[in-house]
Amino acid sequence: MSRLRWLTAGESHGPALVATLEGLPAGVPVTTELVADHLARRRLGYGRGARMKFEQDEITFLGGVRHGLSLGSPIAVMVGNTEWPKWEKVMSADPVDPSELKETGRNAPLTRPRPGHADLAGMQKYGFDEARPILERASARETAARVALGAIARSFLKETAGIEIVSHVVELAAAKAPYGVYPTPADVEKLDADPVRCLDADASKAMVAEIDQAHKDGDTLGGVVEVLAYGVPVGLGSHVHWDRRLDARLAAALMGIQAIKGVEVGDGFELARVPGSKAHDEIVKTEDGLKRTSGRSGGTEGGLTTGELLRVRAAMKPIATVPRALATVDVATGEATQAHHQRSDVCAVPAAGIVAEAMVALVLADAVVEKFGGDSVPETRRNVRSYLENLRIR
Ligand SMILES: Cc1cc2nc3c(=O)[nH]c(=O)nc-3n(C[C@H](O)[C@H](O)[C@H](O)COP(=O)(O)O)c2cc1C
Ligand SMILES: C=C(O[C@@H]1CC(C(=O)O)=C[C@@H](OP(=O)(O)O)[C@H]1O)C(=O)O
Repeated sequence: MSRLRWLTAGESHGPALVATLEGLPAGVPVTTELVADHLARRRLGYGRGARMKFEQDEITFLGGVRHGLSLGSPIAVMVGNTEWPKWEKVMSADPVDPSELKETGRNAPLTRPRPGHADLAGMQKYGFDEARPILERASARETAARVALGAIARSFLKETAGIEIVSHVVELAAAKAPYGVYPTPADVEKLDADPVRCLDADASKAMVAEIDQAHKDGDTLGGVVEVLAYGVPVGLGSHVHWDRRLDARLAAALMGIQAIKGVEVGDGFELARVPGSKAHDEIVKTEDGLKRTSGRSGGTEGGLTTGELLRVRAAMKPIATVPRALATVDVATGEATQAHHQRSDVCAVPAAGIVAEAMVALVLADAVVEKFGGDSVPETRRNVRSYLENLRIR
């Protein structure tokens, strides 16, 4: 079962996020630059709010890495919030004098919960009279910590099994990329240069136009991202129990991203609409071994990877903080009112794609450690090679 363990902590406007990763073999190339590159990719995307422009992600390794390589011990990485000085009093861990809090101008109780965010249900569950203590952790700021860990996981995957992960935006509100066009690792630079991380130029323009219109209308948007993993060996995950199934693990990991409301593996829901003769991937013998004539399954059957291209999609709902604010109730007065709004992203689908890459990387890294073991990169790599060379049916 699960061999890699990971956790994140930290609030959106706290001093920092921290993330730990335990169970990673030694010898994985890990540098501040590697993590910074992926965090920078997460900040990209047309439609993000003001905070993305002025905030930096400050990375500090606190353990588990030496001279650019993992040590096999738990990795701890900190991502500093450069917004912290403005929030030092409001988010202070220690008690603060109420007069000092007032001076910040940032401590007005948030008693008008936003529909679609965790505000109301969180306040009810945890017994708070206002939303600040809830929204601070519900915020997708936390995804910076996951992307930091994802950067490490993908380095491990590449070194040991040659697995590479790519994502792209396939739908943004009503704008859609042509179906069935799959970017490869060679397209990543081009994708990252596109304002919405969409490979198709016309679809990208239509997506940007959707965001411009929503911005004008004081509205927000969601969309669909697709993640592809190249070079995944056959046999990760298992058919033997529900929580060993790789498709289930991927779905849980993707659904665990803020605002993701639907996950599809391969052709997903579309498979329910066609007969079996058009739903499965037929098996043929080629010079390179047994292959499939199509990729509808998304590279898993029975909870196991098939060795074909792994393909999953995640649907993100529109941003909850709608500028043309939605109806709510002020929980302090009981009066009908509009939800609180200060600033917000109009659309964060391109960023969600980078987060989805990180989640897929963590799930695959866990599955690789589980299947192949090893305490160092050379050992895991040897185990992967030996397994593939000794497959009885190929
Ligand atoms: C990358 C990213 C950025 C987000 N930015 C915002 C934002 O600026 N404002 C907002 O209200 N929600 C934003 N969200 C969505 C909220 O975090 C999300 O609606 C909230 O956690 C509730 O989602 P849930 O219903 O899935 O739990 C963002 C989500 C992601 C993945
Ligand atoms: C800070 C990030 O995303 C934040 C996610 C988020 C939310 O409600 O999820 C709300 C916004 O924060 P604020 O309310 O402070 O403007 C986003 O900027 C980030 O991704 O690094």
